[in-house]
Amino acid sequence: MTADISALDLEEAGAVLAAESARFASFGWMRGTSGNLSVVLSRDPLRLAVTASGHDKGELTPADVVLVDGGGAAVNGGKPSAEAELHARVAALTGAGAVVHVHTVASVAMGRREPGGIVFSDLEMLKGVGQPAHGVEVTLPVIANSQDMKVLGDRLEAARDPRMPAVVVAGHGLYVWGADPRQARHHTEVVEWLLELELSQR
Ligand SMILES: CSCCC(=O)C(=O)COP(=O)(O)O
Ligand SMILES: [Zn+2]
Repeated sequence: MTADISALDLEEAGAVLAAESARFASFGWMRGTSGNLSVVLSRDPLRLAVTASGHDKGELTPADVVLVDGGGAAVNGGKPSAEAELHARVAALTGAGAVVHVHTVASVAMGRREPGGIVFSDLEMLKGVGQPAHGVEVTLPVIANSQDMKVLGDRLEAARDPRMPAVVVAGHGLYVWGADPRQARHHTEVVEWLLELELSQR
């Protein structure tokens, strides 16, 4: 929605995340109450606006957002996403300004088929994650799921490939990040397109 994320206050961030969330939900990527989104509001100290836990992500309002610290803990009350700590970890690790987590069928199906990582090459769509269309193999890492966000964060840190702003969490879904919510959305749509393509060919 805006590239100037640092200018957002919490309510504005909530409006951005509600709109982004409604879009992903309309694609069927946040069924039930699945998925969560965040945007970085400040770097030092690290503060993020994260979607509130347990809501239907297709029905969020600007108020359904919680301010969290670098450990994913609520700063002023509210119940942040159960995965807020991982959002904060991704933001700190990658420098991303926004993080998207969706539960897509393609990410879970491909994570099962390629538990060592999903390799893409010779696809124009790779330009959408900043890679050349030809001449490189780009791997989307797959990490094992955990209910412990510290463990998940350690796995993501160990497995992530700086050329791919995303990881698949096996049996769970997809994490994607970008400089701001708009770029994180574009990366999400590109990575999901790549996953759907691979799935359709197997
Ligand atoms: C059926 S959703 C299970 C929890 C989950 O994986 C998720 O993405 C949503 O959790 P939140 O706390 O952000 O609502
Ligand atoms: Zn999830």
